[in-house]
Amino acid sequence: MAEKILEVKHLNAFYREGRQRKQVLEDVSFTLHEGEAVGLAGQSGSGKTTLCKCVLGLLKDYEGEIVHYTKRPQMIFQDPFRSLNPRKTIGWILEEPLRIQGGYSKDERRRKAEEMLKQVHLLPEIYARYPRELSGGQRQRASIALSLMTGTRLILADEPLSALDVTVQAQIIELLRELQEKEKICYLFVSHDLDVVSMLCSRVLFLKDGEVKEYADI
Ligand SMILES: Nc1ncnc2c1ncn2[C@@H]1O[C@H](COP(=O)(O)OP(=O)(O)OP(=O)(O)O)[C@@H](O)[C@H]1O
Repeated sequence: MAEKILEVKHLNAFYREGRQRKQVLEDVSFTLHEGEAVGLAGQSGSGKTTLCKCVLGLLKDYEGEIVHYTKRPQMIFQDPFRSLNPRKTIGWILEEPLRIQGGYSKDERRRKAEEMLKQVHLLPEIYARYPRELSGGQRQRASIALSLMTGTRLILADEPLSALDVTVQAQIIELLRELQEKEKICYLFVSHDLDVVSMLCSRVLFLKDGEVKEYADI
């Protein structure tokens, strides 16, 4: 039996609206195992982002249980600029989680950053470049490298391909699959595009009005 990575049990999530507490997720349960990718689908407003926020620990007002079996999950976004500080080089950005974590020498941080660049198939010279000096696809690769720096095996992805053209999309999917196979990385993958979901994910969780409508193999 594959190792568990994430367990979400009977999750109810709430936002505050004025004096009211508005429920936006109701009794959501699922389990993610090592190397598994689950698509998160559903209409706009169905609760996909809210579910991600709960899993990331950004939304605290919830009931139920979220159990992590790996390091804190990381998120990649549609717009990689959101996670890449425009004033810093890619090398500096990649090393930042290790600086925060502490316990790494300068050389160790650099080595780890270079290793991650290699893992996402970016050339070593990207280390010294600024985010604006990268193409859209290269930026998404850099943000994937950043999400892997802490050693987590769970990545949450919110429409990570929708800003890229079709050829680059295919290359990024290929990279995500490679990381899934080689490094046993798991994904919770939010996308409106079921074709994209089916290329990466073995199952899809359909949300409707905050409830799981279907959790099915694809
Ligand atoms: N900060 C907030 N405060 C109050 N209500 C919110 C907040 N964020 C989201 N909501 C509401 O929660 C519900 C779920 O929103 P959520 O963003 O999770 O949906 P989604 O499925 O991710 O939508 P989309 O596909 O458009 O990104 C919606 O009714 C939304 O209006």
